[in-house]
Amino acid sequence: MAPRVLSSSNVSLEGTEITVKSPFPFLITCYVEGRPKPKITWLKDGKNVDEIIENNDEVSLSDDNQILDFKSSTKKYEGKYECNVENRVGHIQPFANVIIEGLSNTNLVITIVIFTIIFIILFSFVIILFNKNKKNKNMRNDMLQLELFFFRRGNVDKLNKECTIEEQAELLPYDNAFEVKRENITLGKQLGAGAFGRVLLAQVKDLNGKESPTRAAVKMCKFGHDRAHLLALIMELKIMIHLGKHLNIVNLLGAHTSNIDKGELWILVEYCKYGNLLEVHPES
Ligand SMILES: Nc1ncnc2c1ncn2[C@@H]1O[C@H](COP(=O)(O)OP(=O)(O)OP(=O)(O)O)[C@@H](O)[C@H]1O
Repeated sequence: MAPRVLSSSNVSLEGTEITVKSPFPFLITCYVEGRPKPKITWLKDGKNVDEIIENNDEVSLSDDNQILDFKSSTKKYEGKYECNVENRVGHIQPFANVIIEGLSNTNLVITIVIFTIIFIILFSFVIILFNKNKKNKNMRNDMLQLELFFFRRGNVDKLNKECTIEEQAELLPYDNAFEVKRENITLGKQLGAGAFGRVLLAQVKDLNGKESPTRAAVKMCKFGHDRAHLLALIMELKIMIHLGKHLNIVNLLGAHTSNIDKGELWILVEYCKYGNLLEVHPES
């Protein structure tokens, strides 16, 4: 059977026109049938297409040379492409004229202007966001520094006699005599947890000059706590320091505050082996 070009091709015996917008990819297809199976070779403007394909990643042949594949389109690919199809019985030469259209100058200018405007808007937006974040962060840092400054020194001049100590506990100073080094504290199991804190059993070395370790309950903020929780714990510590020791209360033994700027504050109190009083005497 003589070779015949199938209608799914975009070449034809009378010739077709293929218009492509640069730089988009395109295909020239020459699907054929015939027996024996026809052999296909391509010509561009009368010259073997192998000259274009050689050392060129942009152009390739596939599907038994039925497809001529261009990964991008530039003016140099414009021209007449003939698909030379032959077997023992016959020979045909369908073809296509490829026209590559570039972006017009006006279109190009409009595209550049639009992209520039979008870029300027996005860039300004990013700068505004960045400055706002930086300002907030600086403000937060300044606040934290101020709070830490007053954590140690307090601000007793500002104490108001009309208010209770609980209402202005943040103005009380921290007493460094309560400071316990981190390496002297060995944490154990969790004893319980409150609304924002948790309490762990611990062994504390060198507490008040004692040689044997002291059992203590260590109160600290829960994981993922925020500044308000830390401030509440600071208030609790300052009130305990202010109250001093008493036989009928769970006394403060010490505190680990050297990492407070990283949000770590541990309050060491006497360990109560029967736990929460409310659970022992619910009626109280
Ligand atoms: N000194 C302690 N000895 C033994 N267990 C303790 C001690 N302190 C606290 N616990 C245990 O840890 C739990 C939580 O203690 P925490 O002081 O945080 O509780 P809370 O005061 O009830 O809570 P909140 O912080 O919400 O006021 C208690 O219910 C108790 O079981």
